[in-house]
Amino acid sequence: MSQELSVLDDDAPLDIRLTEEELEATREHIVSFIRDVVDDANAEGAVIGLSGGIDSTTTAALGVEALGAEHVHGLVMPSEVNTDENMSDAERVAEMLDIEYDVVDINPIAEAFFEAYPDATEDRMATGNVRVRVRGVLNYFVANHEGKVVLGTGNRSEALTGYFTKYGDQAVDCNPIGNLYKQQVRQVAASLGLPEDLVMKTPSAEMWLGQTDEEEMGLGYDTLDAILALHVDGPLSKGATVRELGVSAEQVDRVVDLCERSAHKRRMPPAPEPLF
Ligand SMILES: Nc1ncnc2c1ncn2[C@@H]1O[C@H](COP(=O)(O)OP(=O)(O)OC[C@H]2O[C@@H]([n+]3cccc(C(=O)O)c3)[C@H](O)[C@@H]2O)[C@@H](O)[C@H]1O
Ligand SMILES: Nc1ncnc2c1ncn2[C@@H]1O[C@H](COP(=O)(O)OP(=O)(O)OP(=O)(O)O)[C@@H](O)[C@H]1O
Ligand SMILES: [Mg+2]
Repeated sequence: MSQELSVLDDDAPLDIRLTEEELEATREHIVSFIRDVVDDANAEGAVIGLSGGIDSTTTAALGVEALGAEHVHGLVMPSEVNTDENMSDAERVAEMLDIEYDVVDINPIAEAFFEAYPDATEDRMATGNVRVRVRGVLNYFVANHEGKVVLGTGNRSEALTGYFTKYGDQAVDCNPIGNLYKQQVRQVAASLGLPEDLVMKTPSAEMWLGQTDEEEMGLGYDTLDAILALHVDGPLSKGATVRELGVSAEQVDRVVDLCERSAHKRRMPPAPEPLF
């Protein structure tokens, strides 16, 4: 599994890598998108959860460019399964961007859920999702109080594969980087001059200790993004994708399966057709 998520990997399929001109246009497009969302909502600015990961770091930096540092409020929300390194990176980002931020320990809140329903406390997915949803509640607590919107940090690779918690980190008002594949997020981050250690950090949802996206999904982001871009979003057949990328048919099937199984997360909750 590739941990070499190089931003400027010469082997990456050309379809995914943005040119310098495209990067500049993408940044401007996202900045103006954030401004429009905040203006349309008549909001005072934006709230964002800061994890020390590249998605929130990039989104926060673009938010500051769009709104000014004084209109962006960061929330760093550690729990027992977050590393100190990531949480101090999150604070470093807030300080680097010069935005207001609070550190809110979510352990007692999550514990209240676990005590209320002890049967599920050994289930790392269910408990991890509780922590993710608690963060969503806190984001909206602050957004309601300050007349702000919640900036989401979801990217296209996560959205298509359903790699997010339903009504957890998905519970946001907009996703500024939502149409960028993960590798493109890295490119945008690098082009913004964000610190290299953050740009190249191994992605993790931090739902349990030691979790990494790539291990859980069973695919590296370089492979995942290429299959998404060429096959799921793109015109290539499964066979052509296998030949073009040198991946296995099983890898393509795995990606398609992730996308299909998560369709329910990308839809409004369905209701039966009205009878009358
Ligand atoms: N076909 C269907 N139609 C309608 N609803 C359906 C459904 N199948 C499941 N569901 C519902 O969806 C629930 C499962 O979805 P969900 O609660 O999201 O849970 P689930 O998809 O099982 O887990 C979340 C996944 O997202 C990853 N994640 C989460 C948060 C952040 C990040 C990150 O990258 O930072 C990644 C996490 O590592 C894990 O792989 C089920 O309990 C059920 O309620
Ligand atoms: N401990 C945390 N404190 C505050 N916000 C968090 C925390 N953990 C996750 N989040 C929020 O949930 C979002 C989703 O997490 P995700 O891991 O997908 O993104 P990331 O950490 O920014 O980047 P990466 O995917 O590379 O780890 C984060 O971008 C952030 O907004
Ligand atoms: Mg993360």
